[in-house]
Amino acid sequence: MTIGQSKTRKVVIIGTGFVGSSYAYALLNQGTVNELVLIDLDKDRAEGEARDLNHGMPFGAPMRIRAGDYEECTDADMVVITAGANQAPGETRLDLAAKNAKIMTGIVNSIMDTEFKGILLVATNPVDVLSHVALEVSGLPKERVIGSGTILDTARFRYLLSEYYQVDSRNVHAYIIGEHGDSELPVWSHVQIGGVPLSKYGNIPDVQQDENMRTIFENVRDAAYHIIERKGATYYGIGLGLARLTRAILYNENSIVTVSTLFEGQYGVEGVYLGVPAVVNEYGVREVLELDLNEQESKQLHESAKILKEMTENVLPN
Ligand SMILES: NC(=O)C1=CN([C@@H]2O[C@H](COP(=O)(O)OP(=O)(O)OC[C@H]3O[C@@H](n4cnc5c(N)ncnc54)[C@H](O)[C@@H]3O)[C@@H](O)[C@H]2O)C=CC1
Ligand SMILES: CC(=O)C(=O)O
Repeated sequence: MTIGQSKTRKVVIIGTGFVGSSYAYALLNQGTVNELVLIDLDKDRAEGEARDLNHGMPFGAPMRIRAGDYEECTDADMVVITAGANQAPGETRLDLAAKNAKIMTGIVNSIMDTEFKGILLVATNPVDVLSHVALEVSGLPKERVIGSGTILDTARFRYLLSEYYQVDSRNVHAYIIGEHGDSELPVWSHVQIGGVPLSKYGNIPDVQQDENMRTIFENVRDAAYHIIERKGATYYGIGLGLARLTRAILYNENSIVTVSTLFEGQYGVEGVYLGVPAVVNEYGVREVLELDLNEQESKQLHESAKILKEMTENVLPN
């Protein structure tokens, strides 16, 4: 199926706050779906967002957008969960775990009551932990329960490197992996600019020890804190990231994107959701890419996995 053919592509968004509505706006702009349903605990909010988006239709692609209820999940290709509390200034993503795990459990139970058969995409924080909660509660195959993982962190990394080197960010190939949060790590050993390794392109003898590169990574890792201090929430970046993932899934693109998925021995890690480059298509996560990490990267990934595993065990339903 190629873009423009008439297959119905239906997405249900649960949670139409900053993130959910930014994602909906990106879908409308890009014409990614032809049916979009908005659900929120605050029904007026979902209705208001649907009306506002519909009024942009003459400037976007034709599609059906409406506020709705859980029964809409029955025949949805994807349900995307962006509901829940966001961080207050100074709060970490992991601080949200207990509160948002309860919300996630309720939402996923309501989705599964409809015999939903599509792909579940989770963006609510802490996204790695909550994707695992969604997997357990839904009983869906792991391939079909995906977290947005480090898709946003990877975009931030590529953008900041592109700004530093004055190169189109689409030509910067780089990954952030691990937790979408404080223990994430940059895979410096595999950063390439237009196919040239960073050490060569930037003439940097030891990339991991380089002061400028360290500052770039710190600005990636702490980006959410910096933005939340200034404007209270982040949403455009993740809205576009979710739209990118939606396209990869609904158009069966087999794209490599950094998503959160259940590790089953890859990188020597088991039983935890973590961000990693993976091939994504209409069936969900087709395959996890195993990069040859250096010793320091491997150690950091294991530390990140340990933190998330402990946090996940604390909130998984019994
Ligand atoms: N994965 C990522 O990269 C990112 C994740 N986020 C996360 O996304 C989540 C949402 O953030 P915002 O949109 O800024 O928050 P928001 O407060 O603007 O919106 C949350 C929405 O969820 C709704 N909601 C709460 N409980 C619900 C339930 N049980 N059923 C249906 N709707 C419910 C609320 O009514 C509200 O409209 C947060 O957890 C935030 O940390 C935010 C940015 C990036
Ligand atoms: C809030 C959040 O998770 C982010 O902007 O990365």
